[in-house]
Amino acid sequence: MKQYLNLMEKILTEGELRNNRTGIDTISVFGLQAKYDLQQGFPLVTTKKVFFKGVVHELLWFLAGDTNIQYLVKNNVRIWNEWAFERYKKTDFYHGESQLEYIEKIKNDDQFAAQFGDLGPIYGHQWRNSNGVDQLKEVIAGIKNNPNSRRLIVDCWNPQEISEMALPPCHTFFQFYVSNNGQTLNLQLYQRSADMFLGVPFNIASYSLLLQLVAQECGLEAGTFVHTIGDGHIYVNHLDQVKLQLTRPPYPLSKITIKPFASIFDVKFEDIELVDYQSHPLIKGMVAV
Ligand SMILES: Nc1nc(=O)c2c([nH]1)NC[C@@H]1CN(c3ccc(C(=O)N[C@@H](CCC(=O)O)C(=O)O)cc3)CN21
Ligand SMILES: O=c1ccn([C@H]2C[C@H](O)[C@@H](COP(=O)(O)O)O2)c(=O)[nH]1
Repeated sequence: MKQYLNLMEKILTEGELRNNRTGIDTISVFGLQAKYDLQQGFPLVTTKKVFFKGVVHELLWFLAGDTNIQYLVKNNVRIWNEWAFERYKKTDFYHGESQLEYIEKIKNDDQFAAQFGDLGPIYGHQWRNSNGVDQLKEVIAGIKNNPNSRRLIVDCWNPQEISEMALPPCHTFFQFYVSNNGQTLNLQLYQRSADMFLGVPFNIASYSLLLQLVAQECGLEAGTFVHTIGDGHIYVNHLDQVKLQLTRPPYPLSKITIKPFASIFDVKFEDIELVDYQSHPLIKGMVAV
């Protein structure tokens, strides 16, 4: 996982201090790339403990086309809570409840969740129903039937719907590429904005898992995940955490096993197993909203 640490090192040395809409400044570099060869192991960051259960639940939630936080909340994944709550606060129904009270209601009251738990047409919606197009299903059919295609793309940047989304997509656009005489599947992501300390370990794991899932469905081996980043940044309130991480030697990589399945849309949480994950302890950090 040197690649990930190298990007953070580069931002610390070359980055420019900038302000942004969150009110917490960042140190930022424009244009970064890292490549992770999945044959070398699963690139789950080892220099801090990553909440892998959250990665899996979030990915299954995207794959299901779901955009309502109720599924995540019921599975104790809190990473989208702030954005759903911010949205709820803007409605006429908000009467000063705390975020905790709001989340309890999402968990226990299906009708309330249906009405106020949605994040708008974010990832799950764009992947599975972009104005009626199931982009993911089509791209998988493309990999199987036309592996040399240069159009194996899923695009979440839907300009007409961005104003309805709780947050415009950060991992915005991805492309598959079949190499090695039709044997190996590769994936490249374009991420327009990347919170290197909190978001990126999730994003690397999520897209590497997606690559492994799609490869397995297509009978291919998972090759390289290419992570291309626009604005790669470290929030100034994460600087101590990042410096601590950079002092820690990475451990050998983990592996993922996935029970046999016919379609990635049938895969369940229990089917995915993380094997031999060894990591340094968790490092906490506040998320900028
Ligand atoms: N500023 C910012 N950074 C992000 O990474 C981010 C956003 N905003 N907005 C949308 C989503 C939500 N994401 C998040 C939000 C929170 C955590 C987070 O707090 N992670 C902690 C604890 C996870 C837990 O155990 O619940 C971590 O240590 O990784 C991670 C990703 C990624 N995205
Ligand atoms: O998957 C994700 C989602 C979000 N982020 C980060 C990147 C930025 O720090 C914020 C989004 O703010 P914008 O002003 O919309 O760029 O969230 C991430 O790293 N990964």
